[in-house]
Amino acid sequence: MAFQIRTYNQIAPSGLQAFPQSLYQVAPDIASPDGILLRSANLHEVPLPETVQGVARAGAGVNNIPVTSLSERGVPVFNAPGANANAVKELVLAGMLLGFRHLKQALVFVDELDPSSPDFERAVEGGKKRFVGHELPGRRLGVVGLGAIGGQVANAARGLGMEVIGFDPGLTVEHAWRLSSDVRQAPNLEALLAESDVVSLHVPLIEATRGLINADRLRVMKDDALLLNFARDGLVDRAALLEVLGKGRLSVYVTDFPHPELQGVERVLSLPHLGASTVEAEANSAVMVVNNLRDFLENGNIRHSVNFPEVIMPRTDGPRLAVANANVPNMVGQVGTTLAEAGLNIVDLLNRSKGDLAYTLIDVDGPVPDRVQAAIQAIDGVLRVRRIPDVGA
Ligand SMILES: NC(=O)c1ccc[n+]([C@@H]2O[C@H](COP(=O)([O-])OP(=O)(O)OC[C@H]3O[C@@H](n4cnc5c(N)ncnc54)[C@H](O)[C@@H]3O)[C@@H](O)[C@H]2O)c1
Ligand SMILES: O=C(O)[C@H](O)COP(=O)(O)O
Repeated sequence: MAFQIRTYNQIAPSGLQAFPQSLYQVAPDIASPDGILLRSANLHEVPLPETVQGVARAGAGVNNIPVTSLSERGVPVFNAPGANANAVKELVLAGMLLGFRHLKQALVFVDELDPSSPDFERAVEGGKKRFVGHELPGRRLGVVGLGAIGGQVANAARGLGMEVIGFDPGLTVEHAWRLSSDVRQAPNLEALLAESDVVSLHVPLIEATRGLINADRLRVMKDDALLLNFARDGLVDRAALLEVLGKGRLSVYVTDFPHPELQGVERVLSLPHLGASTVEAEANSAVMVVNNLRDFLENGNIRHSVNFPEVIMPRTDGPRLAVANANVPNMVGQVGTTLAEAGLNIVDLLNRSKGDLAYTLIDVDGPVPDRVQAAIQAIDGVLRVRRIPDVGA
């Protein structure tokens, strides 16, 4: 068996089937895996063996993965950008409607009606006046983070007649192209919060965004605003949120991240992290990361990694070396010299960097002996060297 993959969480069958059985052993109990495939399992406390070459997240968020320590080991972390965005967008729309049309309270009201009562119909018609809601057209939605999900939410809301403003200082050109030209840019987060009837969060949870919606920012929001959090629990300062809700402000907080402190709190609607839980999104995410993990393990190519640059080089016939190293001068030079001293000729080479990391694919004209791999590994700044088998080997 060439490659071993350890899985965490339930991965869509179509993703698992993309591993050819002749080349891969895939199971949750593999002790020394080459690759890890997971969804939301928390890897921060899990010791990851040195055998791990790549970690693949069948989804978007990677806050459950120790990306920094894996980077230091030269291990790429892959995710599936955009693969579950439609699923989350649909649930966000449902969240808005839950809030504006008081659907939870209305459903509970009907559930609690006495089916044997002769007044059943009268009770229905009499009770409904408690649930008079609002429509979406004309309401202003503020989208925080206009990436794969936020962009789709913004466009869908425009389609439903809402006014949309957005805030994303790191908006990519690709995502900007996909955004409706009607989406107005907020000058800063505070302005977006102050102006919006609905605020929807779509940013990753990183140190800079932890507690992004804090007491000061909750204070500038409209008293009857809806706050939707389908991104991550830690984005909202819970103590500040509870205080604001306790004072009767915010008409509803809809979250995909239940927490004991939010249970039973009035005007909090919690869903069990359902954003990406559709058959379609689970399949899209799993197939995307499995294909990319395979291309990495079998060819060294890196596509959609959160910590490594995109490095894709067509295979030549011979062996390939993949070198992960610190992004400092003269790394490629030293690797090239080591190969030349061993009498190996470089057939093709591609080097790219991202932040502190660089990655180089080198096709050579003959097998790389153990001692040459060890010599490259010993170069100061080299994090990991892999010998990729010949095509068809
Ligand atoms: N509920 C779910 O099941 C579910 C599903 C998928 C993703 N998510 C969460 O949603 C997040 C976003 O997913 P995505 O696919 O849209 O990711 P993405 O990377 O496509 O978009 C994130 C956007 O947030 C922007 N951003 C970062 N920091 C910001 C800040 N301080 N203010 C404003 N914008 C900021 C980035 O520039 C980027 O454009 C994920 O990281 C994940 O935590 C949740
Ligand atoms: O970041 C994501 O993609 C979502 O939170 C989905 O998580 P899940 O794969 O555990 O449903």
